[in-house]
Amino acid sequence: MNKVGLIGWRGMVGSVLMRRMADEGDFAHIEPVFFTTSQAGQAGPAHLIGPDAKVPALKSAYDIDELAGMDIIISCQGGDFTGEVYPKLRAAGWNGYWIDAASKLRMDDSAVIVLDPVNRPVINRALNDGIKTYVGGNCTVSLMLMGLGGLFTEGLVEWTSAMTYQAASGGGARHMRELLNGMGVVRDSVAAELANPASAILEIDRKVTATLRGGMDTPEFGVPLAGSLIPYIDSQLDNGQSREEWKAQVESNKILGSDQIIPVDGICVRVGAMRCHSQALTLKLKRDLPLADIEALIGEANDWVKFVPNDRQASMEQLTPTAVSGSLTIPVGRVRKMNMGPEYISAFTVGDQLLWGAAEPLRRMLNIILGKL
Ligand SMILES: NC(=O)C1=CN([C@@H]2O[C@H](COP(=O)(O)OP(=O)(O)OC[C@H]3O[C@@H](n4cnc5c(N)ncnc54)[C@H](OP(=O)(O)O)[C@@H]3O)[C@@H](O)[C@H]2O)C=CC1
Ligand SMILES: N[C@@H](CC(=O)OP(=O)(O)O)C(=O)O
Repeated sequence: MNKVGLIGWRGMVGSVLMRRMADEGDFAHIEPVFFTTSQAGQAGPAHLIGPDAKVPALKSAYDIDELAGMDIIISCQGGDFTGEVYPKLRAAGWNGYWIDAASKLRMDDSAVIVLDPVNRPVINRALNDGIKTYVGGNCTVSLMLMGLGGLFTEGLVEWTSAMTYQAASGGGARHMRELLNGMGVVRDSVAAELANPASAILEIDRKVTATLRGGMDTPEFGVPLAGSLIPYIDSQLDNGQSREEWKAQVESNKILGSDQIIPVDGICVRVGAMRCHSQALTLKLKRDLPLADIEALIGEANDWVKFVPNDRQASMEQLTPTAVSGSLTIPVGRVRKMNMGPEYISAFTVGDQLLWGAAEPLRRMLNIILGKL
């Protein structure tokens, strides 16, 4: 059996990955070896695998010799870790498969971005060519392509603009806690007035605004997210884009293996959702297609995308973070022709950024390497 080194398994993304691997029975096909950056020597997490499972004690994720004994390594530990350890491991002559959640290696020529329901041919070619490094895409990019991939892979998209509504989880576990604490602080600041149905709403609003401007603890986001939004995600680039916005075009085209770059751009916004990213898209198609054909191309592209009719009730019930959280389903709706012309269509999509946005493409890549998918 292949020895598979698991790094970052107790973090947020890693925990989702472990759960999915257990649910799908993936541990039956591998010999798992758990690594850590902080707890070497402690007991391994056998409970993740099953009631009678046995695993060796945790090994140091900085021990190049131990890592080099693995056939496959999956890391959800983050970009700094990858930047430190991966080059040393390759320099030591290790030629195993490295599967990573972090963005660090994504745009390297020697790495492939994996999203197999969309780019299985790209992955197959890379495996045949002996490529050994496979990286999960940016969550927003992966979720957009899981939803609208049918139009992209048919070569129908001239360009697209994605305006995003990204969940707190994209920042990490502490950001999710800060959002929830913030919601509580805002609510508590007007608890007495809310208890009195006769209180004036504008006075409640004045107090809420005063709390948001002066009474919030925001070490993670820097400004309040609860009761507000943040129209900037990740670092600032010289061209006016945020790094998150920059990833949309470069990663989408790399995933698709485009011969000609498809322009993808928009504004990425953090909103007070927990773990689902939503996106409002404008797509310019290369030709005027009947709406029914567009709907079929979207809805039949993979086993997880679900076409939601452009109907008020269906949109409110099926096309929200509330409906999608914790599920692999990628609903796409609000599809219609726009006023700009018959080639312009709108779409709205939602996806769990810890599942298809992070853990699931890695789990599936492991199974592709093992010949199980
Ligand atoms: N958050 C996201 O949405 C996405 C993240 N990613 C990538 O995945 C990487 C990891 O992200 P994420 O899972 O959010 O990071 P976490 O902060 O949840 O976990 C990272 C590591 O922190 C260590 N750690 C220290 N204290 C704790 C604790 N109390 N509970 C759990 N872990 C602890 C663990 O390492 P150890 O056991 O070695 O101490 C763990 O592997 C990111 O850096 C990014 O590169 C990719 C896509 C999406
Ligand atoms: N930047 C993403 C999360 C993330 O980890 O992205 P990446 O894998 O590209 O670093 C967000 O905040 O929603």
